[in-house]
Amino acid sequence: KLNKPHQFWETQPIPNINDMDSLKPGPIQEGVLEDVRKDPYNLISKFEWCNIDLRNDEQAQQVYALLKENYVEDDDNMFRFDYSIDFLRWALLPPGQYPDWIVGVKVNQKLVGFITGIPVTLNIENQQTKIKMTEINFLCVHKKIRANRLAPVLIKEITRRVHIKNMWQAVYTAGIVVPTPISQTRYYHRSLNAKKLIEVGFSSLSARQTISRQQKLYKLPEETKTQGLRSMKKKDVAQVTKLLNEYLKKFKLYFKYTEDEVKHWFIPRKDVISTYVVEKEQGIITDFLSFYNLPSQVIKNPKYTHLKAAYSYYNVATQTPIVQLMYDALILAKNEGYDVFNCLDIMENEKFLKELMFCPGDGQLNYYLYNWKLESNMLKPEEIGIVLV
Ligand SMILES: CN(C)Cc1n[nH]c2ccc(-c3ccc(F)cc3OCCn3ccnc3)cc12
Repeated sequence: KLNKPHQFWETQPIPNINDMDSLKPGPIQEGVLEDVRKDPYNLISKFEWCNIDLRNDEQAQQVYALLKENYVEDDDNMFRFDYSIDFLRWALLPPGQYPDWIVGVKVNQKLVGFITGIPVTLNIENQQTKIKMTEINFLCVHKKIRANRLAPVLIKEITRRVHIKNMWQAVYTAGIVVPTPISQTRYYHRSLNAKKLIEVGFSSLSARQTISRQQKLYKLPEETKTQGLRSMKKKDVAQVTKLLNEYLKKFKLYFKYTEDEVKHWFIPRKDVISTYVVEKEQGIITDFLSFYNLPSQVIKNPKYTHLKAAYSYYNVATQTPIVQLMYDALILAKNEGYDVFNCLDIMENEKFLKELMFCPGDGQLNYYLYNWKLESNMLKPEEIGIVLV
């Protein structure tokens, strides 16, 4: 029966529990280019494939509307991600992007399904192997046509379009558990606007707590502390690229960045990505912090329609203590108008979570690799060096 749990995932080159000791590290299936289907997978009648051009306002608006109404919600269905068009262009139009990796399914010109891939170079476990692969994201099926088994077809189709480019691995994340996570990370929240978080139901007060007590507890200074902290500019790209690529070698899973990619991912974009560098004497950059803007729609609340959330992106602290750097990140996010600052317990984040008063969230984010057996079955969150938006 198709709907047996994981009926689809058991057909995919992903280790299941009893493969853990038998599979050798590396690709699970060797890719053979001439065996790749040249034509798209069949769709149920009236459904059509289309490549979405996010530079086109109408098409971008259709993607925005589909995600706004039908994408990821929190476990209590109180909030739903509300990715902006500018954010989607940042996330999905990086250097080297392939137009047929932004995949839509339409019924009578209406977008009802979506899935995306972007090209990445991933370092896995040992520094030698750098693998050109895809980062899969934004899998979304309209609420009204779920259980049509459209998601497995979207996954198979984007897999085919990646295989055609002679790439055989993928990295992706999800809040749900399907076979088989390589790491299970947790997310944490730091209150910036205590009153609003309580009013939207994101935070709750215990018997002894009051709103004004909470506001005092989470209050931040206006000014940042780190000498030389300033917004990143184009002239910083070369130094930030060196700093980031060097720093990421600490982890077992991380991307290799070209200067072009650093320019794309870190040059500040209003309401999308904020990056601040620490410039010392003679213009030397010693640290940087970055966070991205991802509001969540408050599904029903009389007073607010959105929760303004900043998400920790990449932070490299080589001279500045990481607690101080991230304290400044909180101050900067508060000054930019955010209600909450979110981060995962990956990289070195657990070094500042407690001291900066982050609270654990109610769910987890699982990391996955497609067609790759790790040397170690699972990676600890602090061994993960990649952030997926
Ligand atoms: C990563 N990217 C693939 C989007 C994505 N998919 N599934 C998810 C599940 C959790 C998180 C997540 C990651 C970091 C974090 F600090 C809070 C998070 O979710 C809070 C719960 N929530 C969901 C919607 N609104 C609030 C992201 C995602």
